[in-house]
Amino acid sequence: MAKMDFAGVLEEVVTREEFPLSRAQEVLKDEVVAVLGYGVQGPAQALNMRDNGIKVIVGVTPGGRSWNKALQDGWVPGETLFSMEEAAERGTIVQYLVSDAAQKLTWERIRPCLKEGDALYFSHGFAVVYRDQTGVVPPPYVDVILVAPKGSGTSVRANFLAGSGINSSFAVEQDYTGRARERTLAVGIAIGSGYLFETTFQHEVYSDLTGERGVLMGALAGIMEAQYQTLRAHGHTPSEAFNETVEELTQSLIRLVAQNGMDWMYANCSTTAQRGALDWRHEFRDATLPVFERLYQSVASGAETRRVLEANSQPDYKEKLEAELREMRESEMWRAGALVRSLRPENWQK
Ligand SMILES: NC(=O)c1ccc[n+]([C@@H]2O[C@H](COP(=O)([O-])OP(=O)(O)OC[C@H]3O[C@@H](n4cnc5c(N)ncnc54)[C@H](O)[C@@H]3O)[C@@H](O)[C@H]2O)c1
Ligand SMILES: CC(C)(O)[C@@H](O)C(=O)O
Ligand SMILES: [Mg+2]
Ligand SMILES: [Mg+2]
Repeated sequence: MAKMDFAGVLEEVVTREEFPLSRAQEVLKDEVVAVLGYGVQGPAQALNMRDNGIKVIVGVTPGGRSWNKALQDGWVPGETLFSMEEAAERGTIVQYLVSDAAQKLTWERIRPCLKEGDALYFSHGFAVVYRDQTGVVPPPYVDVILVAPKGSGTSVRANFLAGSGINSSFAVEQDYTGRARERTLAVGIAIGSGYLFETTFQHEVYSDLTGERGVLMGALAGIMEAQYQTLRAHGHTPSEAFNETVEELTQSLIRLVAQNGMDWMYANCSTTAQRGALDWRHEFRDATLPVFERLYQSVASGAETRRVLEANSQPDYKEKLEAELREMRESEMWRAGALVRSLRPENWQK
């Protein structure tokens, strides 16, 4: 592992240079990777590994939506596509990529399929860390490993196809075979990670639940809504409010942040903007700091997990989530956004 200095903190990271795909293929040459679940992460990881020459099979409920999606992606029933139990029996590395709530619901069916020396793989620390709530207690005779891509599965696949990658964290919770670490790194590279950084199951789940409820999704949507509402309340048009809140961010400024950091984005805006943003940044940080602290406590106490398990274990959880997304989509702000997107030169009159 390469030791790197992240702004004064030394961290070990694994790059593709020191753990090339050829090494991953060698480590995995006698393994069958069974991907259970074919929602968002399942297809991305399964297809990337298949394209990288790894033996992969998929396990989902026969005849269901995920089964049909897997068929469309070229998985063949009886050869590379099975029920979850049969795939788990056949696999030597079992990737548990059903939803976190479904990991609780299906665990008693999957546990007996694990054989001595198998690796049980997660892309989230959720099931294992909150085992008191999920009941997912892996048997002592398997490796328990994690690779968690820090991005949507949609990007894991898209970046792979574009020759890029999404960074992932990795962790070993239980090393039965003595090979847990190399298996983890091999799968991490095989699914197309950019670089891999080490974590623990607990740090992964605490940071991930905080990040997605915070800046990445929850805070992002919330702060955008607040600014949009403020502008609208003061008589600005939907076009102006949306452009000034979302479109400029996604089409211009966040791209500059991605390229070269926050100060670079600031430096490429007017000195007027810089002066104001440098002042107001502190106020926004201080206003939200207590909210982030409360969020972290809610994650650490298991309250967020309880909420997820209760809501997403109901038979109609998908319809309920979709209803809330529809409400968001049909709000004035995001309806205005749809029109603004359609007016982008590349979308215009398509
Ligand atoms: N979505 C992402 O991009 C992403 C990113 C990083 C990590 N993860 C983690 O990866 C894992 C999979 O997440 P996902 O978002 O791909 O899941 P998902 O919600 O897309 O569901 C995946 C699969 O679970 C199946 N499933 C749902 N309920 C089931 C049940 N009761 N019985 C059997 N199968 C059931 C679905 O049919 C689907 O095939 C989770 O641990 C998640 O936290 C996801
Ligand atoms: C893509 C995310 C938000 O990073 C992931 O954590 C998830 O749960 O989907
Ligand atoms: Mg997550
Ligand atoms: Mg995440």
